[in-house]
Amino acid sequence: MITLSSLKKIFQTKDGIVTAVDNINLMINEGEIYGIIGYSGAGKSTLIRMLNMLERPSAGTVQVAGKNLSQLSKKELRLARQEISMIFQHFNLLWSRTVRENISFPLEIAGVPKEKRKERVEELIKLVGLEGRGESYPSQLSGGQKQRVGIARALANNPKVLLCDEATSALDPKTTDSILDLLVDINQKLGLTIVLITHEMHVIRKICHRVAVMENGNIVEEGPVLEVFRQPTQEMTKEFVKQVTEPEETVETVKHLLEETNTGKIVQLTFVGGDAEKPLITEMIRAFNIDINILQGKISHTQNGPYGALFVHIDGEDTEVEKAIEFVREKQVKVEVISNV
Ligand SMILES: Nc1ncnc2c1ncn2[C@@H]1O[C@H](COP(=O)(O)OP(=O)(O)OP(=O)(O)O)[C@@H](O)[C@H]1O
Repeated sequence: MITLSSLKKIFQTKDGIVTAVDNINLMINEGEIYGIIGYSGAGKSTLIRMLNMLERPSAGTVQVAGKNLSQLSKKELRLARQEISMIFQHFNLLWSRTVRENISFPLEIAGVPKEKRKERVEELIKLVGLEGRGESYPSQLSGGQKQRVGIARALANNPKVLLCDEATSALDPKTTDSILDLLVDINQKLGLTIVLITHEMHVIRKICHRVAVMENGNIVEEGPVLEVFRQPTQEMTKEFVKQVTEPEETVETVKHLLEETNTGKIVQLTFVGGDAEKPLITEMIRAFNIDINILQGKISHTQNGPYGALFVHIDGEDTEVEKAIEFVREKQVKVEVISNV
């Protein structure tokens, strides 16, 4: 659906040249929810804004639904943009218009007749769960409701692609989850391709099929979410993965235990897919002469399946502990012995 080839964006500033996006190649499939994660300044906003030519590339090409956007005339680009809509962190609603009028706005621009517009607006209000709020003004809505208006407006002209620019960053965790659920719902119902940028791994974990990690204008790591969770290769990716798998208290507990204990081993077990639901610990205790103390554990669900991380202290004779670790490795569960934090 989307192909980026050697995409580059350079800004000339009074302080010199800034390379915001540096030679990016990427393919995003139809119907996919694709997440781009990175810290502030990595180039995410610049990249997503080039997907609908809000920002013109300095070099390279952007192809969406078979069209090379850089080569389109102004009129063709206007039409192409109806197929690539966008939602924003601060919603960008028209404050003097009601919810209905906001959602109707892109339909008016596209020249849709009044009766058809009315029908479509009611359909969209239902789709995003805003029944009963059609005559309210944005200032009378909660953040989550405002983003629902943004989503309805973005979907008005039946786009093929929805771009989300930090769409949940201004929302509290519960509202974030409800908006993320809505995005999954419309992805499934409409087969819409969704590209989102975020600095929160929670967003990637919860709804994305694939993820790209951005740093200094480059994509440093890319793949299916579960794969990247299982085997992050870059230091920065490891930090992001920890955001969802390893609460802060784990570090403290492990640190404390490392200071106190000089027998056994502290290990992190990482389970992926169906493995996350197997009774591995029971099997270990039955098969070896060891004690296992569970320090912290969590199973997270991704769009590609479950992912679990378990921190345990395995205590006993060295040979028994080693045998137990080997037993786990043979089960294709990743084992990492932690000697410092
Ligand atoms: N219009 C502009 N003119 C000059 N430099 C810019 C412009 N827009 C972005 N940049 C620079 O490009 C780099 C990437 O910025 P960008 O906003 O794309 O990053 P980001 O990952 O989206 O970060 P954030 O989440 O903080 O917006 C930064 O160094 C920024 O200063």
